[in-house]
Amino acid sequence: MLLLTGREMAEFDQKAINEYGIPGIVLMENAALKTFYRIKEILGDVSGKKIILLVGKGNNGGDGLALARHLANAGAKIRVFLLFKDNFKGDALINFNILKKMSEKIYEGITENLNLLKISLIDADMVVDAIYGTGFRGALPPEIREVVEIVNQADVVRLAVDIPSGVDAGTGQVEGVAFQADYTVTFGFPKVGQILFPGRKYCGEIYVEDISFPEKLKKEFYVRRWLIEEKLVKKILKPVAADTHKGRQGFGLVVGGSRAYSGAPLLSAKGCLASGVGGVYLAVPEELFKPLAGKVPEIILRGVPAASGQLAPEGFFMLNELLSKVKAAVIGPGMGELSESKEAYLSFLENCPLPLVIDADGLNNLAGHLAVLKKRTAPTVLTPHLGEMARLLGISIEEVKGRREELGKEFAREYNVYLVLKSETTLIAVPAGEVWYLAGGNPLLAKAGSGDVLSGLIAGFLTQGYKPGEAAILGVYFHGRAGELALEEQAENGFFISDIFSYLNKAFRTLGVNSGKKNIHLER
Ligand SMILES: NC(=O)C1=CN([C@@H]2O[C@H](COP(=O)(O)OP(=O)(O)OC[C@H]3O[C@@H](n4cnc5c(N)ncnc54)[C@H](O)[C@@H]3O)[C@@H](O)[C@H]2O)[C@@H](O)CC1
Ligand SMILES: [K+]
Repeated sequence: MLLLTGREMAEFDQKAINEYGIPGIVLMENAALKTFYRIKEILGDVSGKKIILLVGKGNNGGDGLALARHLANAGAKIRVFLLFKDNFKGDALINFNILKKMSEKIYEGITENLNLLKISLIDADMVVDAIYGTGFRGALPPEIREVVEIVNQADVVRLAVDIPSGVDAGTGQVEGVAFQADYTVTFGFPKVGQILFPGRKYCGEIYVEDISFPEKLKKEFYVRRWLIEEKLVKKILKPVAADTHKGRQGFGLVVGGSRAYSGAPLLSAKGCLASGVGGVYLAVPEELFKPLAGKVPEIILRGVPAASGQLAPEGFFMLNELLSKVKAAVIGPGMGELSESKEAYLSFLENCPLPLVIDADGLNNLAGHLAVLKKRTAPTVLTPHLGEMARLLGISIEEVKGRREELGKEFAREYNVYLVLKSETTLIAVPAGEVWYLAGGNPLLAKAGSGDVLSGLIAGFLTQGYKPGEAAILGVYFHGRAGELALEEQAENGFFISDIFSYLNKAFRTLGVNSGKKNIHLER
């Protein structure tokens, strides 16, 4: 599904209105009705329920006024607080004039009604935030901020119309205070600011509702940014053939490890196996051979020459032998800061003719030598977290965080790579300029080893012949999905990343990607 900023949403609205002739008031009515149905689901019967509506002067306020009408018609006891004294305009004005004739419980102005609001909150069933929507930027004006703070402290169910007031729909930024919603009902598309933190945590449960935007317009719209969702993954994923064999599934390769880090390459190799490959080679400095041998019997372990507990230059040359046996590789997990072998490493990257995932120390060793990426002939996937990305670009983490999409797109295009920029909301940027986000935010996965599993998964999908963008999407999705499934059964604290594999298996199972093998039933 497309993922839009506030500005893009406004452009989309205008296209629906001006080019397709859908009157704005129709969209507003649909938005109000869809919100009304959600509220009925949340509260059950709304008749007799005390619902406070906070209404702003723009179209978000207009949605709130139309919603108030539906709630009143259904028997709810509404109280509508108009947070502005300016006159409404356009569609919001039409809804205001209707509501004025229907209800006396409309209170104009904040300061004079603040006490009434406080008293109303004592036994209210719900507060609806229709103050600001996608048109909001910056910080809440002080008088609105006060209202929002009061409401946030009240013991009441809070629902935001379109987006919580105070959250920037384009960036998720909150300057100081925002409405803390339990539920957000948003229209047409999810918004970038709803999946990026801190905005994400102000939204509560998010419901994306169709308000009759034309499908054709959705397809034509110029934005190339999507949310990774199950539907997309199902489209990409090819079922495993019932007559497949290990050679057809393919063999992957993981290169990494050092005296200091022996677990990381192992987790990456397990990730690769978990993706469904026929088998995986794991190449580590030879002194790790003994400690790792037999830890995971399915992994084909190879020790290569080492120097100071890291891969030696000859080690990198020896990898070429393995390359003929595999279809894709991941390089970097636990590899350490290569000192003597940096040149050999960079030359390996340049000349490796296979799809390659560069992860962890593989990225740290690449900083300052990015031009190597441009010389590669096969696809390259990079999987930095925000810190690694900052190191690659030589800028601060804060800057990467704030400009992640712009920087990610530029980087992918400039270096012709598929960039998986990991954070609580992971972003994928591809050379053609398209962008995907995973609405994650699962602390269970925020642990050492988690990224190693992800890079292994992506390399595993590359091994099976998926295109690099597809492999990145599949890896990121299944990694996140496994985390969600784990969270249904596990506490965030005390969870071991090694336990993610059973949940990965569940994630595949629930998506129905098994071959669907049929049995032969013999006469008994
Ligand atoms: N026709 C449309 O465009 C539709 C709009 N809809 C609703 O309309 C909303 C967008 O409406 P608007 O564009 O009127 O804007 P909003 O209702 O989000 O905001 C109202 C006004 O607040 C002002 N504002 C922004 N930041 C501010 C700040 N920091 N301090 C003080 N004032 C600030 C803006 O200039 C804007 O005029 C959507 O979120 C959605 O709820 C829906 O009704 C569907 C159709
Ligand atoms: K709102």
